[in-house]
Amino acid sequence: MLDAGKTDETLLEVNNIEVIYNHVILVLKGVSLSVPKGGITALLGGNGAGKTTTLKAISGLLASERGEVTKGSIKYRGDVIQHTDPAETVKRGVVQVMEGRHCFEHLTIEENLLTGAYTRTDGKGAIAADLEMVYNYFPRLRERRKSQAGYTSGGEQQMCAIGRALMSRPETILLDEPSMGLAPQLVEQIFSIVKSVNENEGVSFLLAEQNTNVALRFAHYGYILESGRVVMDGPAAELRENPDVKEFYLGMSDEGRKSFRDVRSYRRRKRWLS
Ligand SMILES: Nc1ncnc2c1ncn2[C@@H]1O[C@H](COP(=O)(O)OP(=O)(O)OP(=O)(O)O)[C@@H](O)[C@H]1O
Repeated sequence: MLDAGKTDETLLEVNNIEVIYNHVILVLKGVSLSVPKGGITALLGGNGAGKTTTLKAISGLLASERGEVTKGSIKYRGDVIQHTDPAETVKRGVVQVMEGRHCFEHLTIEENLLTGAYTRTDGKGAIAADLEMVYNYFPRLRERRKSQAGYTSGGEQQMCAIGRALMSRPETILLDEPSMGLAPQLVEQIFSIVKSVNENEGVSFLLAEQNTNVALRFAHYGYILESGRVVMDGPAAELRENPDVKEFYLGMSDEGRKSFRDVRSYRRRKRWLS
């Protein structure tokens, strides 16, 4: 596919965007981030922080939810894309894997994977080679290729959703909450495969995750969103060592593990965000 390895070249630039749903609900209040070619960038934050909204703003899927980017800009390879049709964004090489997997339940795993290649014009041979590539990353999908997707497990459906995205030969994958509802061992396995795809195929990832712990172990850089604003960003290794990140997102502090509901943490959290 593409040259592997994180580079200094910026692919995606989100600059101070504001997103409003239904003309009145202000959800993103000036979010900026950038995704380098060949990197895994994590977008972290709790429920309702605005992670999915940010991904949908990039992929052009907000309009179908009555959402709109009302300020700021989104550029891919220097071109403004925030008002671009989602299919056009896919052609540019940016594809989103939606939260909750969204496989076609009545199609087999293999048919699902092939739907990912529908925009391609490079012939059956190239598509067959990429199907083989997907099966090499996800041997489980090869075993289940004739099974109806609706009858496969949550983990297999997540693999299928990522595999389908790979079938479009993307340059960048926007991956929404891959850990959702999966057992820790499976989460670990899926993140390891994401990392291999990143390293071997050069695919860049913007990864929205609530699971800060696992995301910061696999990502190069992270942004933390709270109530529609980026409150902190930095190299993943630095964020993992940051005392506030440890306390609020990794459930650890100098005094031991802490719960989100801890009163003192909650007050400090408020101060930190104000
Ligand atoms: N279609 C919509 N119409 C109105 N409000 C919405 C819509 N979609 C999301 N929101 C609101 O926008 C805010 C951010 O939601 P979003 O889904 O982007 O957060 P998130 O960080 O991805 O959280 P989660 O992990 O729970 O999905 C929430 O308050 C949510 O209720």
